Amino acid sequence: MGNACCNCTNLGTSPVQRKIILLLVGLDNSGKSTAAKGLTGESVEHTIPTIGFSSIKMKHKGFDVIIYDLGGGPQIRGIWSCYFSDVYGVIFVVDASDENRLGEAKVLLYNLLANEKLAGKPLLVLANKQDIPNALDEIDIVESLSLEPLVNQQKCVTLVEVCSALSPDNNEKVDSRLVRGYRWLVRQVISNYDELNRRVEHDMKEAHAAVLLQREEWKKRRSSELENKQITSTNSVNKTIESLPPVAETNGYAHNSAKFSHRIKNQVEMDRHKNKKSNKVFPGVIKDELPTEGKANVDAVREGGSMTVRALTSPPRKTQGQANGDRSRPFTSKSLGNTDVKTWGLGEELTLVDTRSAHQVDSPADHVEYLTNGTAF
Ligand SMILES: Nc1nc2c(ncn2[C@@H]2O[C@H](COP(=O)(O)OP(=O)(O)OP(=O)(O)O)[C@@H](O)[C@H]2O)c(=O)[nH]1
Ligand SMILES: [Mg+2]
Repeated sequence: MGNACCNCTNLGTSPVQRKIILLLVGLDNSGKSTAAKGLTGESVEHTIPTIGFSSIKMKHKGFDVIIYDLGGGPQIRGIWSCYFSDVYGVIFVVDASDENRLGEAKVLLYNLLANEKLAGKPLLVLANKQDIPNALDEIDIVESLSLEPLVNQQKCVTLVEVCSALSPDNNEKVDSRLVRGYRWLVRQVISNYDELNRRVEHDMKEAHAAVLLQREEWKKRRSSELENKQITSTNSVNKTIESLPPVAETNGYAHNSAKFSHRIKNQVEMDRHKNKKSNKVFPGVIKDELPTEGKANVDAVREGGSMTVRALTSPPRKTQGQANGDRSRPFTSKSLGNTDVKTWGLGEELTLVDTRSAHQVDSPADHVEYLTNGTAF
């Protein structure tokens, strides 16, 4: 995601739009998605909790403004930091009617601004739900969040704006205080655009390099794990051979050890398949990852066939009596033709199950090209 320079032109015709990305965060149920919808002019009547991430796009003068609306639930907050490098400013939404959760909101905001990728970036705090009786005003919110020392310490230029994202006064389509706050934030970014843009580009490059490094390390670890597995399985075949009756009892194969061990290996292989009931299970590898979605190339599945891909939360555990079974808990699963695959666990072991027992997929690792950077949605 590069950011274009304002003086460049696109094929000499229209000027390239500059981009401003804003982070919209806060506790779950604070009204982030309602505020985002209000800003775009969408109906704010029905919102559901955001599971993961959604983005909205708007225009402001010569800029494309993209708002990353992130789910505020405790299990989703873990992914927030993946987006910090990209953003030019932050909108933090507080439910001003819910005093019980202000302490939690304060800790959250403190941790956000302490992050080096966000410190120093402009901040808009929306004290939302002002339509609810006894909602705290901006002075109370500043105090409850201990905002002043925090933003001074992190050098964030800040505005606190009260608003009601759901039911604005005067039957306006969107609360004008919300729009005022948003415009203030965009103006702040624009007034310091060059510096913020340099910082974003630098941080994004760094984040990208870190992902590549992580991926390389993971691939190395994975291939050495696979090598070890190979050695273990060869050893187990050799042990089976060693434990067989003396050569004299094996009719006809006594003097042909190569043929003999071939027969034993086949036997081991046949037993393995017998134990697998109807499905054949092949351990596979996630070979690559993409930020949000990827494609699985499953050419090996024959026409009319189907394949289920499962990403596992943990490496397969084998217990006694389940010699060939994969006993891991699936993270998620999806049936595939040659289709897109979404939201797989990064770095997780993958098992491909050919649901038609009659057909075999030779090596699943060869057939899965991309999988996603997993986010536990
Ligand atoms: N009374 C009132 N309710 C609001 C206001 N803004 C949002 N709500 C309601 O609060 C609830 C949560 O709103 P959302 O916008 O989904 O909250 P969110 O912060 O996006 O929540 P997550 O996506 O779970 O993080 C919904 O029922 C909204 O209708 C407001 O200004 N006043
Ligand atoms: Mg939401």
